[in-house]
Amino acid sequence: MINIINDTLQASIETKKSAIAENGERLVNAATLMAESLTAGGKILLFGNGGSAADAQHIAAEFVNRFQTERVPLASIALTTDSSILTSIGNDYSFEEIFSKQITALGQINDVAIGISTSGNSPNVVKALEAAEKEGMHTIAFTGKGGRAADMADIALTVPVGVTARIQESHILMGHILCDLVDRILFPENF
Ligand SMILES: O=C(CO)[C@@H](O)[C@H](O)[C@H](O)[C@H](O)COP(=O)(O)O
Ligand SMILES: [Zn+2]
Repeated sequence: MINIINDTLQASIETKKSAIAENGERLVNAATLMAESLTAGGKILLFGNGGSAADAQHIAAEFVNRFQTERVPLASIALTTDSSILTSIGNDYSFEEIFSKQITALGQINDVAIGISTSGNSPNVVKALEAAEKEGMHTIAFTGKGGRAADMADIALTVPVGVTARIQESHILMGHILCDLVDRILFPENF
């Protein structure tokens, strides 16, 4: 058991190192895009399934409440939390549309849509990125090796391994890095 724990730790460390090596410049570009959108009165909309739904909510909370320094609240919404919206769209239309309909309802030009999918191919995430593009929003995808979400997003933050849990661990690391970079761009006086 201890060996399994150590192997998991090692795999997580290695995956995070390669994710950061691969995505360094893209993280800077993503943070710059998000900061510019927020400065212009835009907002950041996040969505994903399962563990990625939790990541979407976690990152939105960092923006709306605070991250590591005191500052004004920043506009961000996770599209994974309203059970009435999710169940009515899922029940009346399809599970595939649970995020895209919310994007169409809430998204405005220059907002940033962030889709999180380890496979990169979850239909509801892909459809929401398509809807965001249609609305003139900027799009960012957090994915594993790639997939349709990565192909279509303005910026793809990829984690090229085959284990979902390892991908998710790198996603939340990159999410926290984005929160930090956005704060540093918008509130340099705090650092
Ligand atoms: O957290 C995990 C696995 O670690 C699961 O809940 C996982 O997020 C779910 O199976 C998702 O439905 C997978 O979707 P996706 O990442 O491929 O878009
Ligand atoms: Zn998980």
